[in-house]
Order: sequence, then structure tokens, then C-alpha cells
Amino acid sequence: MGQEGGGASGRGRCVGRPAGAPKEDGPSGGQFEYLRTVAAGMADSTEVRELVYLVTGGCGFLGEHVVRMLLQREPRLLELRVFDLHLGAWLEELKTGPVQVTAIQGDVTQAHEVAAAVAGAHVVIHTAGLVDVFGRASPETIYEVNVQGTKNVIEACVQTGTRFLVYTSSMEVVGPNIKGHHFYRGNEDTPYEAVHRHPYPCSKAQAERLVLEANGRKVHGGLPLVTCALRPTGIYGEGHQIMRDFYHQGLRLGGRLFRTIPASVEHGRVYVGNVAWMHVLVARELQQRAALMGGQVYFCYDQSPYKSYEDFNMEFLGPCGLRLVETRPLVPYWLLMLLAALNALLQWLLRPLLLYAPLLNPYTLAVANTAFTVNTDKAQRHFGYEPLFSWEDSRTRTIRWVQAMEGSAR
Ligand SMILES: NC(=O)C1=CN([C@@H]2O[C@H](COP(=O)(O)OP(=O)(O)OC[C@H]3O[C@@H](n4cnc5c(N)ncnc54)[C@H](O)[C@@H]3O)[C@@H](O)[C@H]2O)C=CC1
Ligand SMILES: C[C@@H](CO)CCC[C@@H](C)[C@H]1CC[C@H]2[C@@H]3[C@H](O)CC4=CC(=O)CC[C@]4(C)[C@H]3CC[C@]12C
Repeated sequence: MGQEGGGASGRGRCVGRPAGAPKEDGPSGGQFEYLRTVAAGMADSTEVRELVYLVTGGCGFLGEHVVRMLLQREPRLLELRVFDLHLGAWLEELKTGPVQVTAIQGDVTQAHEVAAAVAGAHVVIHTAGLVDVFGRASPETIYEVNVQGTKNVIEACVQTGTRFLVYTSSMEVVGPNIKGHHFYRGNEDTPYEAVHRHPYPCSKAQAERLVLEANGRKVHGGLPLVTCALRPTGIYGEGHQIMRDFYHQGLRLGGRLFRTIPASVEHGRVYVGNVAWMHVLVARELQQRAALMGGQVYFCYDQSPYKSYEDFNMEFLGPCGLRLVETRPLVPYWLLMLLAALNALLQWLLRPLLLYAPLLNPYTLAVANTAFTVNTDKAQRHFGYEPLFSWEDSRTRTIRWVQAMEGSAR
């Protein structure tokens, strides 16, 4: 097996043991024009339908796009199992096509529920997770879902004989680290001190390590388990809850957003449709190129431009009437740090009464102010990945989604 994982290979360190608490509902899916088109254009091929796929977290922001992309672009699909704590009503519309779509309401922290869902599947795409950097979940459950949940998925594959496992990891497995080191146009082999303290990156790093270390384990039936991990940078597109939060914040402030991050601090972003496509492609090619791809990590990338987080968001929010005030942050960084700390204190004080989880907290401020961009072609070299959606297409689709939200916001 080709070992390319080196510096940024996720052999990171976590300071302190992470743990977590239940996550809020992910955004309901189904209302995006592209996704409806994808569903309508379900794969129609002469290939034999014989494969069973399971997507955990299949009703989440990314999960929904993966589910729909599989239906459109995996012609060998016989059954698609969608496993999630919160099932979306939109799943019903997918049950009219040639693929059997099985909705399974379940919890990845419950090993028996995972084993029942995995049994008989040829491929598992594990996207389920608590994506929380806002303090909504206590550390214990972040660990429970992201690490123990992943252990349950791995053991279910081994016990039931499922041989192919794709894990949705994250750029956060690498960085930004707690020292604020910039990661500039890095790749999967770039040396970087991946040291974390926050429960979310710690849990993702531990889960990724478990998945990669499971590669080659014998599953029921004696054949080896083949695993790999995909590391998206900041995903954007139809259904992105944080983009929705920024939009509504701008509406509340009279159409203005106030810059808090220097324009020079570039943050990697990738369109959700391209991330979904990479999941579909890697799951297919993993079956053909196990020796090369097994145990590997791949950053998710496309032609989305390198910009600061706020400037990138304005590519979509600007055409929808919002304006980013000032070309440089209005308030000094030390004052932002103070405000972020006050938000964290308020969250702690109010927790017995209500959940106060603003976008600005010490962790999000530090991450947003640390450049992290990737420049790699490993996915292209290993399994022929090319983005399915151009930057222009990704931008147009996202703008249309915000505009559709605008209609509902009036
Ligand atoms: N959103 C982003 O920018 C990025 C996300 N990722 C990863 O992508 C994956 C999906 O993230 P998103 O779609 O953004 O999040 P999301 O919160 O929209 O989707 C996560 C899904 O997992 C489900 N889930 C949560 N706990 C569960 C449990 N105990 N049992 C079963 N299902 C459970 C949720 O109900 C939800 O549908 C996550 O693993 C995340 O770490 C990685 C890089 C960037
Ligand atoms: C100064 C604050 C208020 O203006 C910061 C506002 C932006 C932040 C909310 C985001 C900046 C960077 C984002 C993270 C990044 O894209 C990497 C991620 C990877 C994941 O796996 C999950 C999401 C996230 C942690 C993402 C979350 C939001 C930001 C911190």
C-alpha cells in the first residue's frame, strides 16, 4: 500500500480528553433546485444494480448531498440506506426511483443500531457527527458521537463483513493548531504541528486515526477491511447553516456585516456538491484500488477561490443585498478577544437557563484568524477526482439558495 501520509497525516496530538452532549437538528434538506434535479436525474444505466451502500448522517448538510449524488451517479446501487438520528421528510421523494432507499432512524453511539444498519452493506460512508465549535454540545457527547460512534461503525463493518469504509474527516484534524500556525497552500504531506485542545478537532483526529488504523483488519468472512478518510475544508453550499446564520445576522443589522477578520487571512472552502462527488468517487474507486487508496487521507478541494472567511461568504451574500463594512476589521483584535471571552462567559452563566451559542467565541475567532488553505492533487492522482462543479457553478447555485431563503425571510 502506497504510504503518502506524512507531515499533515493527522498524527496530531490532543491536549486534554474531549467529550460532548447531544447536537441540535441539522438543517432540513430537500428545498434546493440542484438537489431536486439530481434526484430527478437518478442514475439510469445498463450496469447491474447489486451494491448496498449505507450513509450515516445522511440527512445532514453534507449527507443529503451525498445521498442524492449516489442516486444520480452510482449506477450499481441496488439499495441506499440512510442512517440518521433525525430523518428528513425529503427522503420520501427519493423512494420513487429504481434504487431502494431505506431510511433508518438510529444513533451511531448505539452499537447494536449501527450493526443492524451495516449488516449486508458493501460500502459505508460515515458522515454522521457532532459538528460543534459553538459550545452547543458538552465535550463528553462530542467524543461519544464522533469517536465512539466511529468505533461502532468500524466494529460493525468487521463483525458483519462490510469491506469498504469511507470516513468524512476534516481539515481540522490538521489545523489550525492551538499555536495559530498558518497552513498555507499545504497538502496531505505538508509538515505541520497538528496539536489541538478543542473537543471537536480532537474528536475528529481520534476518529480519523481509528479509521485509518482499521485498514487491513480482517472482516467476517476473512477478507480485509479497506478504509480511507476525506478531509473537507470549510464546506459551503445549499443547506449550510452557518451561511444562513450570517445572512440573518446581516438582515438584522440593516443589510450590513462588520468585518472582524483581516482580508489577508485566507481560509480554504469547498463546494458541498464537489465534496459529495468526491465521496461517491472514492467509495467506488476504493473497491478497485484498495492497495493504493486503503489507509489514505485526501483533502477535499475544488476551484473555490482563496479568500478570508468573511470575504468568501460575501461572494454569495453580496448579490443578495448584504454589504461587508470596511476593508479592515473595525475593532482591534484584543477587543474581539475580549468580546469572544465575554460570549464564552455568558454561555457558561446562561447554560442552566438557555443555550447561548453565538458565532463569535475564543475558538472560532482563533480559527478564523489563522490562514488555512490547501493545494493538492492527491485525490486526482489516486482516483481521478476532478471537481464536478466549477467555481462559477458552485457560486451560482449557492446564491440561488440564499435568494430562495431571502424569499422565505421576507
Ligand atoms: N460543515 C463543514 O464545513 C465540514 C464538515 N465536516 C464533516 O462532515 C460531516 C457532516 O458535517 P455537516 O453535514 O456539516 O454536519 P450536519 O450537522 O449538517 O450533519 C451531521 C448529521 O449527523 C447526524 N448525527 C449527529 N449525531 C448523530 C448520532 N449520534 N447518530 C446518528 N446521526 C447523528 C445529524 O443528525 C446530522 O444529520 C461531519 O462528520 C463533519 O465533521 C468536515 C469538514 C467541514
Ligand atoms: C470572528 C467570528 C465571528 O465573525 C468568526 C466567524 C467565522 C467562524 C464561525 C468560522 C471560521 C472558520 C470556520 C470553521 C472552518 O471552516 C473549519 C471547520 C471544519 C469543520 O469540520 C466543521 C466546521 C469548521 C470548524 C468551521 C466552523 C465555522 C468557522 C469557525
